[in-house]
Amino acid sequence: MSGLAIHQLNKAYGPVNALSNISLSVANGQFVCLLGPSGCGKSTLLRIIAGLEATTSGKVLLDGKDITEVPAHLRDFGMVFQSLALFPHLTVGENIAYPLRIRGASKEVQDREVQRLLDLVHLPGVADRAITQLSGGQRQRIAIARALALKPKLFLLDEPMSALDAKLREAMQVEVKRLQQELGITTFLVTHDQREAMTTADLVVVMSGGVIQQIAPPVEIYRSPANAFVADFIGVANLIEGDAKVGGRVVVPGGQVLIDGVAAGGKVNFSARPEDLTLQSAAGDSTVAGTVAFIRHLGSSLEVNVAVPGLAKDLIVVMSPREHLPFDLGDTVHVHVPGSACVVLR
Ligand SMILES: Nc1ncnc2c1ncn2[C@@H]1O[C@H](COP(=O)(O)OP(=O)(O)OP(=O)(O)O)[C@@H](O)[C@H]1O
Repeated sequence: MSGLAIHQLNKAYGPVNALSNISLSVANGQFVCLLGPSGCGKSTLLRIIAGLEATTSGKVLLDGKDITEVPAHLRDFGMVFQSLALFPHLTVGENIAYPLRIRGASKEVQDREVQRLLDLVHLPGVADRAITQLSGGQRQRIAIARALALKPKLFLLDEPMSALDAKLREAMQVEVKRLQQELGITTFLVTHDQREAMTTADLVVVMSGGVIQQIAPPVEIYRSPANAFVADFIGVANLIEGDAKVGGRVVVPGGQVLIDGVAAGGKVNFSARPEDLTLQSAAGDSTVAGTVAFIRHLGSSLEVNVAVPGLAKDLIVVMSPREHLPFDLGDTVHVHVPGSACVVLR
């Protein structure tokens, strides 16, 4: 198969299992985000792909060839880390040309490639500047240009945008995605920022505790989370537990929710996104009663917390800011939870 495949990979640091039984397969040209909370093992996985870290067991294959034991400098992958690791005593051009120079490229080839790469990252004409004369975002682009100088087969990024302010970070996310699409280069980006993953990825690998929780395109991760961890980690989720009765009736604190296909008997856990819920003044077929606990006007949306006795967390309902809200703090409301919006969790 062409692309990168990982088979049953494990990594232990002494007693710590940083990665457990990781398997995934990525076709060439895809943008993959390794996403998860701090300590979930995403950097360790990226470093193993890069060849900077040995595995405890398992295999890494590139285009069907076992590269598990191939050292990093022979893998020819382009890498950008949070620190960027630019050489402060070299000019921008010298930084970008560095990997070409140590491989013996002529001055002419180096100069031509520096121009091409600076054009690619939209920074023409800065080759002679000192690194210290660039802004954070510009340095980012230079680190990316340098990583792409050897036309690598894999482009590996470990939280390179996390030090930037929110606006610049969003601009760079779009930029990196654009560049990746233009070059068609297989890319792995480590991030703990779910927005970043949603913006850039073709495929999101959600990790927790050294284990892959779900691998899917962003929309699927959001709409069909595999379990409660994914539902809660990606976006805002209302997580509800109830008792399943006949006819798909799930009795929950404050009411009931009708979910097609739920078998009667036992507990059922499900999640529903805030934008799929609505508020009404009377109880209905699939509603939960509570009181308005908090109202937030967020500019582009209106968010209402509804406290439901028996539920550990408020239900959150998000609506358009243009909608009139006929309720006030403390009012009794009925939250309509459509069964079609509920994802039953394992
Ligand atoms: N060199 C090491 N020696 C011992 N333990 C390590 C080492 N590197 C990582 N770990 C441990 O392995 C686990 C995974 O670490 P890793 O850096 O991969 O997580 P991460 O998801 O990238 O976290 P962060 O977002 O905080 O960087 C953690 O428990 C960490 O403490």
